[in-house]
Amino acid sequence: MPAQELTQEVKQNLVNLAMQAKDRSYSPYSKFRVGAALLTEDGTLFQGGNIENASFGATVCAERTTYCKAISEGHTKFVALAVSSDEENYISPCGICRQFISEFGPDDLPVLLSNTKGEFTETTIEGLLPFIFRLDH
Ligand SMILES: O=c1ccn([C@H]2C[C@H](O)[C@@H](CO)O2)c(=O)[nH]1
Ligand SMILES: [Zn+2]
Repeated sequence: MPAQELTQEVKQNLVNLAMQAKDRSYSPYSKFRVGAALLTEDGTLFQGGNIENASFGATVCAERTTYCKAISEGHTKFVALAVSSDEENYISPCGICRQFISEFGPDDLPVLLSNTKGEFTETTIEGLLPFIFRLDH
């Protein structure tokens, strides 16, 4: 699915999937559930939640869970990412996730930041992480 086919309907569906992915968050420590959904170029959709650990630093964010699922299943071309939490306001990926996501590109990957109502604001990975540091740079 080329990026230009990223209609409002496709975006809203991705946001809804990110909201749904919170249900599988494992976050007994922070009780801060995060869900992400990722659309790949061939139209495959991946979902993931944050996975916490008693050793807090071992925690994996929802975004990286989702990317690891996709990449380990052979998908490396991405069209859009949505992120959702239980916060009233939009949340956006942490610094580690911004770096992790930017590895795969594209620089203008749409990142949809949603609130609990399913409303979202849109940015890009380059907007979240200017001057991306990557292998091909
Ligand atoms: O964009 C974000 C921000 C935070 N978290 C997770 C990490 C931790 O489990 C919890 C609180 O920071 O939320 C994510 O999954 N994604
Ligand atoms: Zn993160």
